[in-house]
Amino acid sequence: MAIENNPVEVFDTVFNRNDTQLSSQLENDSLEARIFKIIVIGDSNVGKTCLTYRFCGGIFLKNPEATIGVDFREKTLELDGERIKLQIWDTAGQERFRKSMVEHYYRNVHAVVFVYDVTSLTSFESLPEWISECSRHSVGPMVPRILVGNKCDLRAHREVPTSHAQRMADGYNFPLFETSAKDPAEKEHVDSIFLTLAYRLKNHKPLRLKQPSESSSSLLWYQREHEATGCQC
Ligand SMILES: Nc1nc2c(ncn2[C@@H]2O[C@H](COP(=O)(O)OP(=O)(O)OP(=O)(O)O)[C@@H](O)[C@H]2O)c(=O)[nH]1
Ligand SMILES: [Mg+2]
Repeated sequence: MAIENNPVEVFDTVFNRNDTQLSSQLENDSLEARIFKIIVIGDSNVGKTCLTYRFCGGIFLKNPEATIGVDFREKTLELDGERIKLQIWDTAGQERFRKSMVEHYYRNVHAVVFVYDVTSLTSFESLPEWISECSRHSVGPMVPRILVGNKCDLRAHREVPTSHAQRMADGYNFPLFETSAKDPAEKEHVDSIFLTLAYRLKNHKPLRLKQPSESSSSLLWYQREHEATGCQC
């Protein structure tokens, strides 16, 4: 589901949606909501796709392929009686799959999630480079950033102690979360990571979602994936 493909074609092929289902979804989504763009960044293989899939689809995605360009996921939340739509950009960790997309990742972003793998010291040591790439792209200091250590279920293989990660997080003044996209017992914790961000973003300047135009294929893409992942939102 890479952006290099035509998103409409991809979803027609993969999920075989029909026009009636789609137009009813579009009607539902014509209700106004505040929408926020969250990008998920980090080395390849740390579990960005699995984490975002766990949050938006509620399940652990088995055998994910390396992300090419970006995959979009979406979840709508009701916070204090208000609709908040999180548009999550699951970015590619491999340089060759991301280089043409980097500018798009950071444009108008509302929050950034930096992911490392607790069983990979290398992925942890890459974080400063990801963090500085983000700053180089003019992401302002008021844009919330968080660190997420994934794959905590692999206890015997841990290479990054919590204390080291906490020290780095404190150095940047970012919140730190450790979790597992795979462990079903961690599902609520994964949700809470994104909920924490959503609550912080709630007070930010709103970007209103109105009835999407026919040509808004990327928005259509979000909506179709939203349906396909079975989000209850
Ligand atoms: N044990 C365990 N494996 C995980 C977890 N999350 C992801 N994985 C595995 O890690 C591998 C990479 O996961 P992805 O989600 O594709 O990683 P990614 O960061 O999206 O990688 P790129 O798309 O290449 O940037 C896959 O084999 C997943 O099954 C986790 O929490 N625990
Ligand atoms: Mg991926």
